[in-house]
Amino acid sequence: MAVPKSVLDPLAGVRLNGPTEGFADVLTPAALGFVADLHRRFDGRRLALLAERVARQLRYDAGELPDFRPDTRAIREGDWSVAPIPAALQDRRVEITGPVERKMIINALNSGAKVFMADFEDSSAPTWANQVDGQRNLRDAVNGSIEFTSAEGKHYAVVDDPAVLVVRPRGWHLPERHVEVDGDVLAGALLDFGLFAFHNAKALQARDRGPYFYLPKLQSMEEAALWDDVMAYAEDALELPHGCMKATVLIETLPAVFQMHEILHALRTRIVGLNCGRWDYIFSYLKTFRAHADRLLPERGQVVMTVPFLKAYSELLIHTCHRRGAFAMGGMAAQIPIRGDDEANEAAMAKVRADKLREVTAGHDGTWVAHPALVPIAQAIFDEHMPTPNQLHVTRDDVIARRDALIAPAMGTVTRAGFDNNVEVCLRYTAAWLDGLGCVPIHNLMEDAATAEIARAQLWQWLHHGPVEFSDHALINFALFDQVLAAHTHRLRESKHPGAARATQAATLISALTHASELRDFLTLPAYEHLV
Ligand SMILES: CC(=O)SCCNC(=O)CCNC(=O)[C@H](O)C(C)(C)COP(=O)(O)OP(=O)(O)OC[C@H]1O[C@@H](n2cnc3c(N)ncnc32)[C@H](O)[C@@H]1OP(=O)(O)O
Ligand SMILES: O=CC(=O)O
Ligand SMILES: [Mg+2]
Repeated sequence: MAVPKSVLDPLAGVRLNGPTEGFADVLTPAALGFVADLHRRFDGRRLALLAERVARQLRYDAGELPDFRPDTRAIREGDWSVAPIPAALQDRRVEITGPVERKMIINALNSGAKVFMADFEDSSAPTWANQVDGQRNLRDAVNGSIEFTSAEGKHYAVVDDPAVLVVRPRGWHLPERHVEVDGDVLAGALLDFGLFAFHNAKALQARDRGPYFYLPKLQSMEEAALWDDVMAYAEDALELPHGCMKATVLIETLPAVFQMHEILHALRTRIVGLNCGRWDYIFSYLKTFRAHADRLLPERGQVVMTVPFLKAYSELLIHTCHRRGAFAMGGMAAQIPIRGDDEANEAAMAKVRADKLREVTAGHDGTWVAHPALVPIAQAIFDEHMPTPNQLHVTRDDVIARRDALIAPAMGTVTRAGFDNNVEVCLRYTAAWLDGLGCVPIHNLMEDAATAEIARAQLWQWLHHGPVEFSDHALINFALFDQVLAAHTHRLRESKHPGAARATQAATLISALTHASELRDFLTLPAYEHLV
Protein backbone atom coordinates (compact mmCIF):
# COMPACT_ATOMS: atom_id res chain seq x y z
CA MET A 1 0.00 0.00 0.00
CA ALA A 2 1.48 3.35 -1.03
CA VAL A 3 1.55 5.87 1.78
CA PRO A 4 0.26 9.29 0.75
CA LYS A 5 3.13 11.66 0.12
CA SER A 6 1.58 14.26 2.39
CA VAL A 7 1.88 11.95 5.40
CA LEU A 8 5.47 12.58 6.29
CA ASP A 9 5.13 12.33 10.05
CA PRO A 10 1.91 10.42 10.33
CA LEU A 11 1.26 10.66 14.04
CA ALA A 12 2.22 14.26 14.69
CA GLY A 13 -0.82 15.98 16.20
CA VAL A 14 -2.91 12.80 16.41
CA ARG A 15 -4.15 11.75 19.82
CA LEU A 16 -6.13 8.58 20.52
CA ASN A 17 -8.53 8.79 23.46
CA GLY A 18 -9.73 5.21 23.22
CA PRO A 19 -7.94 1.95 23.97
CA THR A 20 -5.51 0.86 21.29
CA GLU A 21 -4.70 -2.60 22.55
CA GLY A 22 -5.60 -5.17 19.93
CA PHE A 23 -6.35 -2.44 17.37
CA ALA A 24 -2.82 -1.89 16.05
CA ASP A 25 -3.51 -3.63 12.74
CA VAL A 26 -6.34 -1.17 11.95
CA LEU A 27 -4.98 1.96 13.61
CA THR A 28 -1.61 1.86 11.87
CA PRO A 29 0.46 5.06 11.86
CA ALA A 30 0.01 5.38 8.10
CA ALA A 31 -3.77 4.89 8.27
CA LEU A 32 -4.12 7.40 11.10
CA GLY A 33 -1.88 9.81 9.24
CA PHE A 34 -4.14 9.51 6.20
CA VAL A 35 -7.23 10.22 8.30
CA ALA A 36 -5.51 13.19 9.99
CA ASP A 37 -4.63 14.54 6.56
CA LEU A 38 -8.30 14.34 5.52
CA HIS A 39 -9.26 16.15 8.71
CA ARG A 40 -6.79 18.99 8.14
CA ARG A 41 -7.89 19.49 4.57
CA PHE A 42 -11.64 19.12 4.90
CA ASP A 43 -12.92 19.57 8.44
CA GLY A 44 -13.21 23.35 8.22
CA ARG A 45 -15.65 22.97 5.32
CA ARG A 46 -17.59 20.28 7.18
CA LEU A 47 -18.04 22.56 10.20
CA ALA A 48 -19.13 25.46 7.99
CA LEU A 49 -21.72 23.21 6.32
CA LEU A 50 -23.02 22.07 9.70
CA ALA A 51 -23.39 25.75 10.66
CA GLU A 52 -25.38 26.27 7.46
CA ARG A 53 -27.72 23.48 8.56
CA VAL A 54 -28.40 25.39 11.77
CA ALA A 55 -29.02 28.66 9.89
CA ARG A 56 -31.32 26.88 7.42
CA GLN A 57 -33.34 25.35 10.24
CA LEU A 58 -33.72 28.76 11.91
CA ARG A 59 -35.24 30.05 8.67
CA TYR A 60 -37.68 27.13 8.65
CA ASP A 61 -38.50 27.81 12.28
CA ALA A 62 -39.29 31.41 11.31
CA GLY A 63 -41.84 30.19 8.74
CA GLU A 64 -39.86 29.66 5.51
CA LEU A 65 -40.83 26.53 3.57
CA PRO A 66 -38.26 24.35 1.78
CA ASP A 67 -38.20 24.92 -1.98
CA PHE A 68 -36.12 24.44 -5.13
CA ARG A 69 -33.12 26.82 -5.33
CA PRO A 70 -33.29 29.70 -7.81
CA ASP A 71 -29.48 29.85 -8.07
CA THR A 72 -29.20 26.27 -9.36
CA ARG A 73 -31.94 26.34 -12.00
CA ALA A 74 -29.36 25.86 -14.77
CA ILE A 75 -28.24 22.57 -13.23
CA ARG A 76 -31.83 21.33 -12.96
CA GLU A 77 -32.69 22.35 -16.50
CA GLY A 78 -29.36 21.51 -18.17
CA ASP A 79 -28.67 18.44 -20.24
CA TRP A 80 -26.05 16.24 -18.57
CA SER A 81 -25.67 12.69 -17.28
CA VAL A 82 -23.69 10.96 -14.58
CA ALA A 83 -20.59 8.96 -15.52
CA PRO A 84 -21.01 5.33 -16.67
CA ILE A 85 -21.85 2.88 -13.89
CA PRO A 86 -19.43 -0.03 -13.30
CA ALA A 87 -20.47 -3.59 -14.14
CA ALA A 88 -20.47 -4.67 -10.48
CA LEU A 89 -23.22 -2.16 -9.72
CA GLN A 90 -25.42 -2.57 -12.80
CA ASP A 91 -27.84 -4.92 -11.06
CA ARG A 92 -28.75 -3.86 -7.52
CA ARG A 93 -32.20 -5.38 -7.33
CA VAL A 94 -31.85 -6.48 -3.71
CA GLU A 95 -29.49 -4.90 -1.21
CA ILE A 96 -29.18 -6.18 2.33
CA THR A 97 -28.07 -3.78 5.05
CA GLY A 98 -26.67 -4.37 8.50
CA PRO A 99 -24.15 -3.37 11.11
CA VAL A 100 -20.44 -4.16 10.72
CA GLU A 101 -20.55 -7.07 13.16
CA ARG A 102 -18.42 -10.04 12.05
CA LYS A 103 -21.07 -12.76 11.86
CA MET A 104 -23.62 -10.45 10.28
CA ILE A 105 -21.15 -9.33 7.63
CA ILE A 106 -20.60 -12.97 6.61
CA ASN A 107 -24.34 -13.71 6.66
CA ALA A 108 -25.05 -10.60 4.60
CA LEU A 109 -22.35 -11.38 2.03
CA ASN A 110 -23.79 -14.90 1.72
CA SER A 111 -27.44 -13.82 1.70
CA GLY A 112 -27.96 -13.95 -2.06
CA ALA A 113 -28.46 -10.17 -2.19
CA LYS A 114 -26.65 -8.36 -5.00
CA VAL A 115 -25.22 -5.75 -2.64
CA PHE A 116 -24.42 -5.62 1.06
CA MET A 117 -24.43 -2.19 2.61
CA ALA A 118 -22.14 -2.39 5.63
CA ASP A 119 -23.42 0.23 7.98
CA PHE A 120 -21.54 2.54 10.35
CA GLU A 121 -24.65 4.73 10.54
CA ASP A 122 -28.33 4.10 11.43
CA SER A 123 -27.86 0.47 12.50
CA SER A 124 -24.60 0.95 14.37
CA ALA A 125 -23.92 2.27 17.89
CA PRO A 126 -20.53 3.95 17.47
CA THR A 127 -18.66 2.55 20.45
CA TRP A 128 -14.91 2.70 19.88
CA ALA A 129 -14.77 -1.09 19.77
CA ASN A 130 -17.63 -1.31 17.24
CA GLN A 131 -15.90 1.19 14.98
CA VAL A 132 -12.44 -0.36 15.03
CA ASP A 133 -13.63 -3.99 15.01
CA GLY A 134 -15.97 -3.08 12.18
CA GLN A 135 -13.04 -1.81 10.12
CA ARG A 136 -11.10 -5.00 10.79
CA ASN A 137 -14.11 -7.11 9.85
CA LEU A 138 -14.50 -5.25 6.57
CA ARG A 139 -10.79 -5.48 5.78
CA ASP A 140 -10.95 -9.24 6.36
CA ALA A 141 -14.07 -9.43 4.20
CA VAL A 142 -12.30 -7.58 1.39
CA ASN A 143 -9.15 -9.71 1.54
CA GLY A 144 -11.20 -12.90 1.73
CA SER A 145 -10.06 -14.04 5.18
CA ILE A 146 -13.17 -13.30 7.22
CA GLU A 147 -14.41 -16.24 9.31
CA PHE A 148 -16.31 -16.59 12.56
CA THR A 149 -17.13 -19.36 15.01
CA SER A 150 -20.04 -18.81 17.36
CA ALA A 151 -20.10 -19.78 21.05
CA GLU A 152 -22.20 -22.79 19.98
CA GLY A 153 -19.44 -23.86 17.59
CA LYS A 154 -21.17 -22.85 14.33
CA HIS A 155 -18.58 -21.85 11.76
CA TYR A 156 -19.13 -19.02 9.28
CA ALA A 157 -17.17 -18.30 6.09
CA VAL A 158 -17.95 -16.45 2.88
CA VAL A 159 -19.29 -18.45 -0.09
CA ASP A 160 -18.44 -17.92 -3.76
CA ASP A 161 -19.90 -14.90 -5.47
CA PRO A 162 -20.76 -12.85 -2.37
CA ALA A 163 -22.76 -9.63 -2.46
CA VAL A 164 -20.93 -6.52 -3.64
CA LEU A 165 -19.75 -4.50 -0.65
CA VAL A 166 -20.86 -0.89 -0.24
CA VAL A 167 -19.90 0.96 2.96
CA ARG A 168 -21.96 3.62 4.69
CA PRO A 169 -19.79 5.91 6.85
CA ARG A 170 -21.39 8.04 9.54
CA GLY A 171 -23.09 11.29 8.52
CA TRP A 172 -21.31 14.65 8.60
CA HIS A 173 -22.85 15.54 11.98
CA LEU A 174 -21.37 12.76 14.15
CA PRO A 175 -18.08 13.22 16.02
CA GLU A 176 -15.53 10.51 16.82
CA ARG A 177 -14.26 11.66 20.15
CA HIS A 178 -11.70 8.85 20.43
CA VAL A 179 -9.51 10.55 17.84
CA GLU A 180 -8.25 14.12 18.04
CA VAL A 181 -6.21 15.88 15.41
CA ASP A 182 -4.36 19.05 16.45
CA GLY A 183 -6.74 19.24 19.42
CA ASP A 184 -9.95 18.93 17.32
CA VAL A 185 -12.34 16.01 17.60
CA LEU A 186 -12.33 14.04 14.36
CA ALA A 187 -15.49 13.63 12.28
CA GLY A 188 -16.90 10.11 12.44
CA ALA A 189 -17.46 10.27 8.68
CA LEU A 190 -13.78 10.91 8.00
CA LEU A 191 -12.65 8.11 10.30
CA ASP A 192 -15.04 5.55 8.75
CA PHE A 193 -14.34 6.59 5.18
CA GLY A 194 -10.63 7.16 5.72
CA LEU A 195 -9.83 3.87 7.43
CA PHE A 196 -11.92 1.85 4.98
CA ALA A 197 -10.42 3.57 1.95
CA PHE A 198 -6.88 3.34 3.27
CA HIS A 199 -7.05 -0.36 4.04
CA ASN A 200 -9.21 -1.57 1.16
CA ALA A 201 -9.51 0.76 -1.80
CA LYS A 202 -6.51 -0.57 -3.66
CA ALA A 203 -7.44 -4.21 -3.07
CA LEU A 204 -10.99 -3.60 -4.25
CA GLN A 205 -9.84 -1.62 -7.24
CA ALA A 206 -7.59 -4.48 -8.30
CA ARG A 207 -10.65 -6.74 -8.66
CA ASP A 208 -13.82 -6.22 -10.62
CA ARG A 209 -15.24 -4.42 -7.58
CA GLY A 210 -14.25 -1.04 -6.19
CA PRO A 211 -14.38 1.26 -3.19
CA TYR A 212 -18.11 1.93 -3.11
CA PHE A 213 -19.93 4.10 -0.57
CA TYR A 214 -23.43 5.03 0.55
CA LEU A 215 -23.54 8.64 1.77
CA PRO A 216 -26.12 9.41 4.47
CA LYS A 217 -28.13 12.40 5.67
CA LEU A 218 -26.92 15.03 3.19
CA GLN A 219 -28.90 18.26 3.09
CA SER A 220 -27.38 20.10 0.12
CA MET A 221 -25.30 19.92 -3.02
CA GLU A 222 -22.46 21.63 -1.13
CA GLU A 223 -22.39 18.70 1.31
CA ALA A 224 -22.27 16.34 -1.67
CA ALA A 225 -19.45 18.40 -3.20
CA LEU A 226 -17.49 18.03 0.02
CA TRP A 227 -17.74 14.25 -0.27
CA ASP A 228 -16.70 14.50 -3.91
CA ASP A 229 -13.60 16.48 -2.96
CA VAL A 230 -12.75 14.11 -0.10
CA MET A 231 -12.98 11.15 -2.47
CA ALA A 232 -11.02 12.87 -5.25
CA TYR A 233 -8.28 13.75 -2.79
CA ALA A 234 -8.25 10.20 -1.39
CA GLU A 235 -7.97 8.77 -4.90
CA ASP A 236 -4.92 10.93 -5.59
CA ALA A 237 -3.33 10.23 -2.23
CA LEU A 238 -3.84 6.47 -2.54
CA GLU A 239 -2.76 6.47 -6.20
CA LEU A 240 -6.11 5.27 -7.52
CA PRO A 241 -7.76 6.23 -10.79
CA HIS A 242 -9.97 9.28 -10.54
CA GLY A 243 -13.63 8.38 -10.24
CA CYS A 244 -13.07 4.80 -9.06
CA MET A 245 -14.67 5.59 -5.71
CA LYS A 246 -18.38 5.37 -6.35
CA ALA A 247 -21.15 6.91 -4.30
CA THR A 248 -24.85 6.32 -3.80
CA VAL A 249 -26.51 9.14 -1.91
CA LEU A 250 -29.42 8.65 0.44
CA ILE A 251 -32.07 11.27 -0.08
CA GLU A 252 -33.25 11.19 3.47
CA THR A 253 -33.63 14.81 4.44
CA LEU A 254 -36.39 17.14 3.33
CA PRO A 255 -33.98 19.89 2.19
CA ALA A 256 -32.17 17.36 -0.04
CA VAL A 257 -35.26 16.40 -2.03
CA PHE A 258 -35.18 19.89 -3.50
CA GLN A 259 -31.57 19.42 -4.66
CA MET A 260 -31.54 15.96 -6.20
CA HIS A 261 -30.31 17.15 -9.60
CA GLU A 262 -27.75 19.32 -7.85
CA ILE A 263 -26.48 16.44 -5.68
CA LEU A 264 -26.17 14.17 -8.72
CA HIS A 265 -24.36 16.97 -10.52
CA ALA A 266 -21.93 17.65 -7.66
CA LEU A 267 -20.92 13.97 -7.68
CA ARG A 268 -21.47 13.34 -11.40
CA THR A 269 -18.12 11.68 -12.06
CA ARG A 270 -18.74 9.04 -9.38
CA ILE A 271 -22.41 8.87 -8.43
CA VAL A 272 -24.31 5.70 -9.18
CA GLY A 273 -27.70 6.50 -7.76
CA LEU A 274 -29.93 7.97 -5.10
CA ASN A 275 -31.76 5.96 -2.46
CA CYS A 276 -35.08 6.66 -0.75
CA GLY A 277 -34.01 6.57 2.89
CA ARG A 278 -37.59 6.80 3.97
CA TRP A 279 -37.14 6.60 7.75
CA ASP A 280 -34.71 9.46 8.10
CA TYR A 281 -36.72 11.34 5.50
CA ILE A 282 -39.82 11.16 7.70
CA PHE A 283 -37.68 12.18 10.67
CA SER A 284 -36.32 15.10 8.66
CA TYR A 285 -39.86 16.18 7.70
CA LEU A 286 -40.70 16.26 11.41
CA LYS A 287 -37.55 18.20 12.28
CA THR A 288 -37.79 20.67 9.42
CA PHE A 289 -41.34 21.51 10.51
CA ARG A 290 -40.66 21.37 14.24
CA ALA A 291 -42.06 24.91 14.59
CA HIS A 292 -44.99 24.38 12.20
CA ALA A 293 -48.01 23.27 14.19
CA ASP A 294 -49.98 22.78 10.96
CA ARG A 295 -47.67 20.00 9.75
CA LEU A 296 -47.64 17.49 12.61
CA LEU A 297 -47.69 13.90 11.43
CA PRO A 298 -50.05 11.16 12.58
CA GLU A 299 -48.61 8.18 14.44
CA ARG A 300 -45.75 6.29 12.79
CA GLY A 301 -47.81 3.34 11.54
CA GLN A 302 -49.92 5.67 9.41
CA VAL A 303 -46.99 7.44 7.72
CA VAL A 304 -46.54 4.90 4.93
CA MET A 305 -45.03 5.35 1.48
CA THR A 306 -48.43 5.93 -0.13
CA VAL A 307 -49.00 9.08 1.96
CA PRO A 308 -48.91 11.95 -0.60
CA PHE A 309 -45.67 13.65 0.51
CA LEU A 310 -43.78 10.33 0.51
CA LYS A 311 -45.25 9.19 -2.80
CA ALA A 312 -44.26 12.53 -4.36
CA TYR A 313 -40.71 12.17 -3.00
CA SER A 314 -40.10 8.63 -4.22
CA GLU A 315 -41.55 9.28 -7.67
CA LEU A 316 -39.58 12.49 -8.13
CA LEU A 317 -36.43 10.61 -7.10
CA ILE A 318 -37.06 7.98 -9.81
CA HIS A 319 -37.75 10.60 -12.47
CA THR A 320 -34.69 12.66 -11.49
CA CYS A 321 -32.29 9.73 -11.36
CA HIS A 322 -33.40 8.18 -14.62
CA ARG A 323 -33.16 11.52 -16.42
CA ARG A 324 -29.49 11.61 -15.39
CA GLY A 325 -28.62 7.94 -15.98
CA ALA A 326 -28.44 7.11 -12.26
CA PHE A 327 -30.22 4.38 -10.34
CA ALA A 328 -33.23 5.09 -8.17
CA MET A 329 -32.99 2.75 -5.21
CA GLY A 330 -35.98 2.00 -3.02
CA GLY A 331 -35.83 1.74 0.75
CA MET A 332 -36.44 -0.42 3.74
CA ALA A 333 -39.69 -2.00 4.86
CA ALA A 334 -39.38 -2.34 8.64
CA GLN A 335 -40.99 -5.80 8.87
CA ILE A 336 -38.75 -8.72 9.78
CA PRO A 337 -39.61 -12.44 10.00
CA ILE A 338 -41.77 -13.44 12.97
CA ARG A 339 -40.88 -16.79 14.43
CA GLY A 340 -43.46 -19.13 16.00
CA ASP A 341 -46.55 -17.38 14.60
CA ASP A 342 -47.20 -18.32 10.98
CA GLU A 343 -50.21 -16.10 10.56
CA ALA A 344 -48.45 -12.99 11.91
CA ASN A 345 -45.39 -13.84 9.85
CA GLU A 346 -47.41 -14.15 6.65
CA ALA A 347 -49.10 -10.81 7.34
CA ALA A 348 -45.69 -9.17 7.87
CA MET A 349 -44.25 -10.73 4.70
CA ALA A 350 -47.33 -9.61 2.75
CA LYS A 351 -46.53 -6.03 3.80
CA VAL A 352 -42.95 -6.43 2.58
CA ARG A 353 -44.19 -7.86 -0.75
CA ALA A 354 -46.64 -4.98 -1.20
CA ASP A 355 -43.91 -2.46 -0.48
CA LYS A 356 -41.50 -4.05 -2.98
CA LEU A 357 -44.23 -4.34 -5.60
CA ARG A 358 -44.98 -0.63 -5.21
CA GLU A 359 -41.28 0.14 -5.64
CA VAL A 360 -40.63 -1.98 -8.71
CA THR A 361 -43.78 -0.88 -10.51
CA ALA A 362 -43.04 2.77 -9.72
CA GLY A 363 -39.67 2.42 -11.48
CA HIS A 364 -37.13 1.79 -8.72
CA ASP A 365 -34.02 -0.15 -9.81
CA GLY A 366 -33.64 -2.05 -6.57
CA THR A 367 -34.56 -2.16 -2.94
CA TRP A 368 -33.32 -2.72 0.62
CA VAL A 369 -34.00 -5.54 3.03
CA ALA A 370 -33.10 -5.74 6.74
CA HIS A 371 -32.82 -9.51 7.12
CA PRO A 372 -31.52 -12.43 5.00
CA ALA A 373 -34.93 -14.15 5.01
CA LEU A 374 -36.33 -11.18 3.09
CA VAL A 375 -33.84 -11.45 0.21
CA PRO A 376 -35.75 -14.12 -1.76
CA ILE A 377 -39.05 -12.35 -1.13
CA ALA A 378 -37.83 -9.01 -2.51
CA GLN A 379 -35.90 -10.72 -5.28
CA ALA A 380 -38.92 -12.67 -6.53
CA ILE A 381 -40.87 -9.46 -6.94
CA PHE A 382 -38.08 -7.58 -8.69
CA ASP A 383 -37.33 -10.59 -10.93
CA GLU A 384 -40.95 -10.81 -11.98
CA HIS A 385 -41.44 -7.11 -12.67
CA MET A 386 -37.92 -6.07 -13.69
CA PRO A 387 -36.53 -8.60 -16.21
CA THR A 388 -33.64 -6.24 -17.07
CA PRO A 389 -30.75 -5.58 -14.62
CA ASN A 390 -32.22 -2.15 -13.89
CA GLN A 391 -34.96 0.02 -15.38
CA LEU A 392 -33.24 3.25 -16.34
CA HIS A 393 -35.56 3.27 -19.38
CA VAL A 394 -38.58 3.97 -17.12
CA THR A 395 -38.35 7.74 -17.29
CA ARG A 396 -41.50 8.64 -15.34
CA ASP A 397 -42.07 11.73 -17.42
CA ASP A 398 -45.52 11.91 -15.87
CA VAL A 399 -43.92 13.09 -12.60
CA ILE A 400 -43.94 16.84 -12.04
CA ALA A 401 -41.73 18.47 -9.41
CA ARG A 402 -44.16 20.35 -7.20
CA ARG A 403 -43.00 21.91 -3.94
CA ASP A 404 -46.45 21.76 -2.33
CA ALA A 405 -46.81 18.03 -2.99
CA LEU A 406 -43.39 17.37 -1.45
CA ILE A 407 -44.33 19.11 1.80
CA ALA A 408 -48.05 18.32 1.94
CA PRO A 409 -49.33 17.72 5.48
CA ALA A 410 -50.35 14.11 6.15
CA MET A 411 -53.77 13.28 7.54
CA GLY A 412 -54.38 10.72 10.26
CA THR A 413 -54.71 10.19 13.96
CA VAL A 414 -52.76 9.47 17.11
CA THR A 415 -54.02 6.55 19.14
CA ARG A 416 -53.09 5.72 22.71
CA ALA A 417 -51.39 2.59 21.38
CA GLY A 418 -49.38 4.67 18.90
CA PHE A 419 -48.29 7.08 21.63
CA ASP A 420 -47.37 4.21 23.95
CA ASN A 421 -45.41 2.49 21.18
CA ASN A 422 -43.41 5.66 20.45
CA VAL A 423 -42.42 5.93 24.11
CA GLU A 424 -41.47 2.26 24.28
CA VAL A 425 -39.43 2.35 21.06
CA CYS A 426 -37.56 5.52 22.08
CA LEU A 427 -36.70 4.05 25.43
CA ARG A 428 -35.78 0.54 24.33
CA TYR A 429 -33.82 1.66 21.31
CA THR A 430 -31.85 4.25 23.27
CA ALA A 431 -31.07 1.72 26.00
CA ALA A 432 -29.85 -0.84 23.45
CA TRP A 433 -27.80 1.82 21.65
CA LEU A 434 -26.15 2.85 24.92
CA ASP A 435 -25.29 -0.81 25.34
CA GLY A 436 -23.57 -0.86 21.94
CA LEU A 437 -26.39 -2.26 19.76
CA GLY A 438 -27.53 0.00 16.93
CA CYS A 439 -30.37 -2.11 15.53
CA VAL A 440 -32.89 -4.20 17.47
CA PRO A 441 -36.18 -5.95 16.85
CA ILE A 442 -39.06 -4.42 18.85
CA HIS A 443 -42.53 -5.92 18.42
CA ASN A 444 -41.31 -7.65 15.26
CA LEU A 445 -40.15 -4.47 13.53
CA MET A 446 -36.60 -3.43 12.82
CA GLU A 447 -35.79 -0.36 14.90
CA ASP A 448 -32.68 1.66 14.19
CA ALA A 449 -31.52 5.23 14.76
CA ALA A 450 -33.79 6.58 12.03
CA THR A 451 -37.00 4.81 13.09
CA ALA A 452 -36.41 5.63 16.76
CA GLU A 453 -35.84 9.28 15.86
CA ILE A 454 -39.29 9.41 14.26
CA ALA A 455 -40.79 8.18 17.53
CA ARG A 456 -38.82 10.74 19.54
CA ALA A 457 -39.60 13.69 17.24
CA GLN A 458 -43.29 12.82 17.14
CA LEU A 459 -43.55 12.70 20.94
CA TRP A 460 -41.88 16.09 21.14
CA GLN A 461 -44.21 17.62 18.56
CA TRP A 462 -47.40 16.20 20.01
CA LEU A 463 -46.42 17.40 23.49
CA HIS A 464 -45.14 20.84 22.53
CA HIS A 465 -47.72 21.78 19.91
CA GLY A 466 -50.65 20.86 22.09
CA PRO A 467 -53.32 20.41 22.74
CA VAL A 468 -53.03 17.37 20.44
CA GLU A 469 -55.88 14.91 20.89
CA PHE A 470 -55.85 11.14 20.81
CA SER A 471 -58.36 9.57 18.44
CA ASP A 472 -60.63 9.11 21.50
CA HIS A 473 -60.43 12.90 22.15
CA ALA A 474 -58.40 12.69 25.36
CA LEU A 475 -55.52 15.16 25.38
CA ILE A 476 -51.87 14.27 25.10
CA ASN A 477 -49.90 15.84 27.95
CA PHE A 478 -46.62 15.64 29.82
CA ALA A 479 -48.13 13.94 32.87
CA LEU A 480 -49.22 11.05 30.68
CA PHE A 481 -45.83 10.94 28.94
CA ASP A 482 -44.01 10.81 32.29
CA GLN A 483 -46.31 8.03 33.48
CA VAL A 484 -45.95 5.91 30.33
CA LEU A 485 -42.18 6.40 30.29
CA ALA A 486 -41.91 5.34 33.95
CA ALA A 487 -43.98 2.22 33.29
CA HIS A 488 -41.85 1.20 30.29
CA THR A 489 -38.65 1.94 32.17
CA HIS A 490 -39.71 -0.38 34.95
CA ARG A 491 -40.73 -3.07 32.45
CA LEU A 492 -37.47 -2.80 30.50
CA ARG A 493 -35.36 -2.92 33.66
CA GLU A 494 -37.07 -6.18 34.66
CA SER A 495 -36.83 -7.69 31.18
CA LYS A 496 -34.19 -9.55 29.22
CA HIS A 497 -34.40 -7.14 26.29
CA PRO A 498 -31.20 -5.61 24.90
CA GLY A 499 -30.24 -2.60 27.00
CA ALA A 500 -32.23 -3.65 30.09
CA ALA A 501 -29.35 -2.56 32.32
CA ARG A 502 -29.39 0.89 30.67
CA ALA A 503 -33.12 1.48 31.17
CA THR A 504 -32.81 4.26 33.74
CA GLN A 505 -30.03 6.04 31.87
CA ALA A 506 -32.01 5.92 28.63
CA ALA A 507 -35.19 7.11 30.36
CA THR A 508 -33.38 10.13 31.83
CA LEU A 509 -32.14 11.07 28.38
CA ILE A 510 -35.48 10.57 26.63
CA SER A 511 -37.28 12.51 29.33
CA ALA A 512 -34.87 15.45 29.07
CA LEU A 513 -35.04 15.52 25.27
CA THR A 514 -38.83 15.34 25.24
CA HIS A 515 -39.36 18.00 27.91
CA ALA A 516 -36.78 20.38 26.38
CA SER A 517 -38.32 23.46 24.73
CA GLU A 518 -36.37 22.83 21.49
CA LEU A 519 -36.40 19.61 19.46
CA ARG A 520 -32.75 18.51 19.39
CA ASP A 521 -31.31 17.62 15.98
CA PHE A 522 -30.21 14.09 16.82
CA LEU A 523 -30.80 11.72 19.71
CA THR A 524 -27.41 10.16 19.01
CA LEU A 525 -25.50 13.38 19.76
CA PRO A 526 -26.43 13.70 23.47
CA ALA A 527 -26.50 9.90 23.77
CA TYR A 528 -22.93 9.74 22.43
CA GLU A 529 -21.76 11.54 25.58
CA HIS A 530 -22.68 8.37 27.48
CA LEU A 531 -21.28 5.81 25.03
CA VAL A 532 -17.99 4.10 25.84
C1 LIG B 1 -33.41 3.15 8.30
C2 LIG B 1 -32.22 2.40 7.85
O1 LIG B 1 -31.15 2.94 7.84
S1 LIG B 1 -32.36 0.82 7.41
C3 LIG B 1 -30.69 0.23 7.47
C4 LIG B 1 -30.24 0.03 8.85
N1 LIG B 1 -30.89 -1.10 9.44
C5 LIG B 1 -30.42 -2.35 9.21
O2 LIG B 1 -29.43 -2.49 8.55
C6 LIG B 1 -31.17 -3.52 9.77
C7 LIG B 1 -30.24 -4.68 10.02
N2 LIG B 1 -30.97 -5.78 10.59
C8 LIG B 1 -30.68 -6.25 11.83
O3 LIG B 1 -29.83 -5.71 12.51
C9 LIG B 1 -31.41 -7.46 12.30
O4 LIG B 1 -32.07 -8.07 11.24
C10 LIG B 1 -32.49 -7.18 13.39
C11 LIG B 1 -31.81 -6.54 14.61
C12 LIG B 1 -33.56 -6.26 12.87
C13 LIG B 1 -33.12 -8.51 13.78
O5 LIG B 1 -32.07 -9.31 14.21
P1 LIG B 1 -32.30 -10.75 14.90
O6 LIG B 1 -33.44 -10.64 15.84
O7 LIG B 1 -30.98 -11.22 15.38
O8 LIG B 1 -32.73 -11.62 13.69
P2 LIG B 1 -32.82 -13.19 13.66
O9 LIG B 1 -32.65 -13.78 15.01
O10 LIG B 1 -34.06 -13.54 12.93
O11 LIG B 1 -31.57 -13.54 12.75
C14 LIG B 1 -31.42 -14.80 12.13
C15 LIG B 1 -30.08 -14.86 11.46
O12 LIG B 1 -30.01 -13.86 10.45
C16 LIG B 1 -28.88 -13.03 10.69
N3 LIG B 1 -29.25 -11.66 10.31
C17 LIG B 1 -30.34 -10.95 10.67
N4 LIG B 1 -30.32 -9.75 10.09
C18 LIG B 1 -29.20 -9.72 9.33
C19 LIG B 1 -28.64 -8.73 8.49
N5 LIG B 1 -29.25 -7.54 8.29
N6 LIG B 1 -27.48 -9.00 7.88
C20 LIG B 1 -26.87 -10.19 8.07
N7 LIG B 1 -27.35 -11.18 8.86
C21 LIG B 1 -28.52 -10.92 9.48
C22 LIG B 1 -28.61 -13.13 12.16
O13 LIG B 1 -27.27 -12.76 12.43
C23 LIG B 1 -28.92 -14.58 12.41
O14 LIG B 1 -27.82 -15.36 11.97
P3 LIG B 1 -27.51 -16.85 12.54
O15 LIG B 1 -28.75 -17.66 12.29
O16 LIG B 1 -26.36 -17.30 11.76
O17 LIG B 1 -27.23 -16.69 13.99
O1 LIG C 1 -31.13 5.05 5.96
C1 LIG C 1 -32.24 4.79 5.64
C2 LIG C 1 -33.40 5.41 6.21
O2 LIG C 1 -34.52 5.02 5.85
O3 LIG C 1 -33.20 6.29 7.06
MG1 LIG D 1 -31.08 6.78 7.36
